[in-house]
This record gives sequence, structure tokens and C-alpha cells, in this order.
Amino acid sequence: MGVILAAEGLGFAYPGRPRPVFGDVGLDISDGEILCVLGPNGIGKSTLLRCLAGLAPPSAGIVHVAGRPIAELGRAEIARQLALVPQSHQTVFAFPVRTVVEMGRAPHLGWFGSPGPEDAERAVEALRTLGIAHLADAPYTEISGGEQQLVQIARVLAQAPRLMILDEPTAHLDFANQARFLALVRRLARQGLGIIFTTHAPDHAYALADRTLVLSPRHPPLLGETRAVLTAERLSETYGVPIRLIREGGHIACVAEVE
Ligand SMILES: Nc1ncnc2c1ncn2[C@@H]1O[C@H](COP(=O)(O)OP(=O)(O)OP(=O)(O)O)[C@@H](O)[C@H]1O
Repeated sequence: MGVILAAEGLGFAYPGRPRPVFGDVGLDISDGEILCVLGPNGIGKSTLLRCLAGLAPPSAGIVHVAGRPIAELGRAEIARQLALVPQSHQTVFAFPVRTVVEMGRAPHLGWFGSPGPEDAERAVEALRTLGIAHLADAPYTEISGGEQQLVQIARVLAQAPRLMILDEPTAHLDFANQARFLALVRRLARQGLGIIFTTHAPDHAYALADRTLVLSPRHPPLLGETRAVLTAERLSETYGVPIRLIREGGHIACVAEVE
């Protein structure tokens, strides 16, 4: 088991904005590990994921991928190590779903290479894994938001990176699909995939994450073992509302007690 990605002293400020979105974030993730990033709206979770994926150059600190500074790696090289699934993915092109998923194979094709039968088979396999093989021929623009989210995750599975970075992957999923998705993430991690995800459901951090990074307006970034970091006190402080934890048969659920 090796370290896939390590970030040190990471900070990011949008041009023209006086205050950095976040500063001094340090984290690392290894093969087979699941890490959750938690924090209130607007705290900088998506921005952090973009920095980790090499899509937003940090204003402080450094990201290493497979032991090398990410800025020294080419796009295809990065894409063989990691993939980011953003919160929403807009496209105007009515590509069939299977084509969108096959696009995930791009980092594995040579210059001017086009996908072959093996790439097509991998794409269908990824759709099957997500339980959406029946959508293979549907135009991407004519499926629901939740289905698009699943297709984007299938695209990343077809890409076969070492690390999947998922920005609110359960945001558009119905209750059953959320549960299926959590089980899938657990299965993928057992197979050796590293996974970083953001969520607004602390329950999902408890259910999945080995470690959690908490971004809060009230304290510096805090990373640790999930159950040690996500105490009721810290969640209440982070979200600014009283939060109670309910423990039942190894599960933990959070209840916000707002009048
Ligand atoms: N392109 C941009 N230019 C300037 N400021 C931005 C830009 N994108 C985001 N921001 C600001 O940066 C901060 C962090 O945004 P970000 O989307 O990373 O937060 P988040 O924690 O992912 O939020 P949410 O949970 O609501 O998705 C916010 O205050 C936001 O207004």
C-alpha cells in the first residue's frame, strides 16, 4: 500500500479576493483508503478538491502525486493516477451514455488513438457496476441529474485511476441509490482504490471514511480518524447548530436539533 497523493501547507485564494478560501491544509491518501472532507456551504471543499486534482494551482503549499509534484506531471499522467468527479457536469452534446463513459479511457490511449473493443467492454462493465447498463444508448442530455452523476462515476471507473476524488457524489441520488453507492465505495476501496469524497451528510463519513478532514470557520483544518474527529461537539461547532449522535448496531446517525 503506497501513498497516492500528499498535500502540504495547501492554501488557495481566488484572484481579486482578499482572503484565502483555506490555508494550511495537509493530507495524504493511500491505496485502499477512504477520506471524507466535511464542512459547511462555501467553506472551500470543492476548491480544495480542484487543487488536489491539479485543476486549480494553489497559492501556497504543494501537492505530490505518486511522489512527484503534480505541476510536473502531464494531464494523461495525472489521469492515470487520479480522477475528479465534480458536483455537476454540464454538457450540451447529446452523446450516448456509453460514449461518455468510454471517454474515461482517453488517458490509456496513445496519441490519436481511438477506443477499441476492450475500451468499449470496460465502459459497459463500469455501467453494469453502477447498475445503469440499461442507459448505455440513452443520450446523456436526456437522463436525470442522479443518473448523470452515476454515469460520471462510471466514466471514472472506466478510467481506472488509483484515486477517485468525488465532490458530493450522493447529492442527487435517491435513498436506495445512496445506500448502493456507499456499498460500492466500500467494495472499490477493498479492491485497492483510494477515495476522497465530500458530503453534507456526516452519517456518510461515519459509514465510510477511515479519516475525515473538517473544514470549519471556527478552527484550522483538522484531519483525523473519523470517529475521533467527528464528535457531537465538533459537528455542532462546525455547523453552528446543536447536533446529537445516535448509535445503533455499529451505525452512527446525526440529528440536528434546530427549533
Ligand atoms: N470562481 C470563483 N471565483 C471567486 N470565488 C469563488 C469561485 N468559486 C468559489 N468561490 C468562493 O470560494 C468559496 C469556497 O467555495 P467552494 O465551492 O469551494 O465551497 P464548498 O465548501 O464546496 O461549498 P458547497 O458545500 O456549498 O458546495 C466560497 O466562498 C465561494 O463563494
